[in-house]
Amino acid sequence: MTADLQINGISCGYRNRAVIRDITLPLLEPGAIVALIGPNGAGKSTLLRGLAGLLPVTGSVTLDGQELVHLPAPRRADLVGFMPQSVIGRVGLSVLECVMTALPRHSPDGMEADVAALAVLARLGADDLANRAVGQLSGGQRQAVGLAVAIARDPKLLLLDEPTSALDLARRHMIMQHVRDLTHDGRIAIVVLHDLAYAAQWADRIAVLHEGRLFAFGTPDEVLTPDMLRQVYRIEARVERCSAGRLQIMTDGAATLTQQEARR
Ligand SMILES: Nc1ncnc2c1ncn2[C@@H]1O[C@H](COP(=O)(O)OP(=O)(O)OP(=O)(O)O)[C@@H](O)[C@H]1O
Repeated sequence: MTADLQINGISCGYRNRAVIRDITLPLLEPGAIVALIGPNGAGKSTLLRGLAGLLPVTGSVTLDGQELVHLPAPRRADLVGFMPQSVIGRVGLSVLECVMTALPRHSPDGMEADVAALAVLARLGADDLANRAVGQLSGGQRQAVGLAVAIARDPKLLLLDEPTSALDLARRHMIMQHVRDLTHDGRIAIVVLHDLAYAAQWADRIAVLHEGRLFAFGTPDEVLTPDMLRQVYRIEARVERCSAGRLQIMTDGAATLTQQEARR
């Protein structure tokens, strides 16, 4: 499976509120992990919702030459897997049933939905949760289920909104390793991450959103600079390489947020 993705002039928002303004990214190659970063309120979730088809958008999103913007929802669901920031448990559903809701009743290879859903959970090491009620899971367990729902249809494009925010170190690593494995055979993942060192560790490219616009796009080395941190995050910080060669952000300077920014 391979996919390339072209995002061209995307704008979206809510009722009377434009949030994302005219975002264009360079062509994303098959297998890319793109970290979407930016301060609170920058528009990261809104952009993912727009790409997932949950908000009306203007502009063009082409996956493997196929325009997604006006694609009917069921067809889009075959191509795009979305994991929202809060994976709200559907009261009364078991984990298995929750994953089954993302699947067609019979998959093209003839597998029944419950067998297919169990296989997806097993792939994430979460099959032991299959019979638990979603509403009774911990935050981290819900995130694993959210990822299972997103990947259930084997989509070419994964849109993951803070998939590791409720996870401990080991589970965080495991989930990102799964994302890496999923992209190895050509899928593309766009992943909202707040931990910039983590974004540097896992992402091939980083897109920085600032006030609904694309502030920067490039490799972690190109994008994670003291100047970007000052302008976008309003903090004085150093960017250093640890002995293992990874980028580290040292935020020993004072933040210069206005009161309005701090409230976001
Ligand atoms: N459902 C909504 N209706 C109206 N405005 C919204 C809605 N959701 C978000 N917004 C607004 O859109 C702007 C961008 O929010 P968004 O959640 O996309 O930012 P974000 O970068 O994902 O933030 P965070 O890092 O805090 O999750 C904010 O000003 C927010 O108040």
